[in-house]
Amino acid sequence: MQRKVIIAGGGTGGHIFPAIAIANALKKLTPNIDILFVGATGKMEMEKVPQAGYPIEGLEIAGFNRSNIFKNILLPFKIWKSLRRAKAILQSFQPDAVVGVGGYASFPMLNSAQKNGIPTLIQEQNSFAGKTNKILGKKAKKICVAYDGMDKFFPADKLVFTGNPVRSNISQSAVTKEDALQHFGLRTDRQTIFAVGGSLGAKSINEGLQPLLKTIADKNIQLIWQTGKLYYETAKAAAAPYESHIKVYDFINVMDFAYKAADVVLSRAGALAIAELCVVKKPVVFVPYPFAAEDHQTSNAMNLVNKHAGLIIKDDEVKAQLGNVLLSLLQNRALMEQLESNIGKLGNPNADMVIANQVLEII
Ligand SMILES: CC(=O)N[C@H]1[C@@H](OP(=O)(O)OP(=O)(O)OC[C@H]2O[C@@H](n3ccc(=O)[nH]c3=O)[C@H](O)[C@@H]2O)O[C@H](CO)[C@@H](O)[C@@H]1O
Repeated sequence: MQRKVIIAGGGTGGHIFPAIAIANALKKLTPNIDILFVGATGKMEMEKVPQAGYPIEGLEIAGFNRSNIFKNILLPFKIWKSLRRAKAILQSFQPDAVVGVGGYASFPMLNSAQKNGIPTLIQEQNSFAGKTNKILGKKAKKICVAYDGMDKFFPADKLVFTGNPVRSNISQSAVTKEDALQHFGLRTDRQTIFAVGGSLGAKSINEGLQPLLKTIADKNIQLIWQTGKLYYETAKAAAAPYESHIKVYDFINVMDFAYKAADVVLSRAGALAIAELCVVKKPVVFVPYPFAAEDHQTSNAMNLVNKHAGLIIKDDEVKAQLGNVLLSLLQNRALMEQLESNIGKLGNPNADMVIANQVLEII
């Protein structure tokens, strides 16, 4: 019997890539499964999901705009329209289950599925659950989580601790460090930093790195610098004099290569970034985004820092501290090894398969 599953949500990489990891694991378990993604028109999933080989439907939905409340005039209409569209998708695709990964499209899809008696599962990436997931959690069959204490947000009997799902091309990457460095046009006889500001790039990391470029190149260190779209042109121009040492990207499609190439990673502390770094076992300096809901990136990072599994620089201290912290870490082999060994104990490399099994169980 062919099974059909809808995976709904997106908005940023932290929702999209776990969704793709779950889809790949479902395919591994039941190769003839039919999977449809549902995202929000104009958002990153509309590009990344087809790149991963899955079909996606877009709902015209947006979140509440806090900075300009007049932009919310059409919101009730958009919600109504997307709920209607979600119902139509359910009727035509006839899924056996609907998985919500958070982000705009999750609510209309899971809400419609729950009203129509179709089993739903939520994958919550963060240690803090937003309003919509809390509402959806009441009627979901299962809620897969990655942090302790999630019974504050969800009914305890539905919780399954799985960890966050890391794409298997990262968790099972066979690429060598040499090949990875070569891919980026870098050399094997120099130390390499990989700087990544989450799926959208990070202003403070970018502005902290820019004045350090000359020092990095002078010290014969290499940098793979993921900037996000907004800072890309500025970074590209700033790095132009050092192009043999510094490679700039707005987005990296081969994260397994970037992780493998790195001796040290400089990263935001989004939940998926953390899950991946634990699996690839790298010494990391975290710069949590301080304005994420309930400052959850700082709690994510501190959870590791308290276990000596990572270093942290506060967002507003990046300019003052970044050079010092990065360069002294690269010179301190003992600390690099300690961080690497401690972060490696925290990974859940099979979370994708565990969650996929949970999805099949609710069908
Ligand atoms: C500002 C904000 O609110 N960010 C949230 C968002 O982060 P964000 O979308 O940045 O998500 P994460 O850092 O958790 O994950 C980023 C994902 O994008 C991938 N990637 C990233 C950069 C790149 O160039 N290429 C690439 O493939 C990573 O491999 C990873 O799979 O969702 C996370 C998970 O819900 C939350 O914990 C974060 O707090």
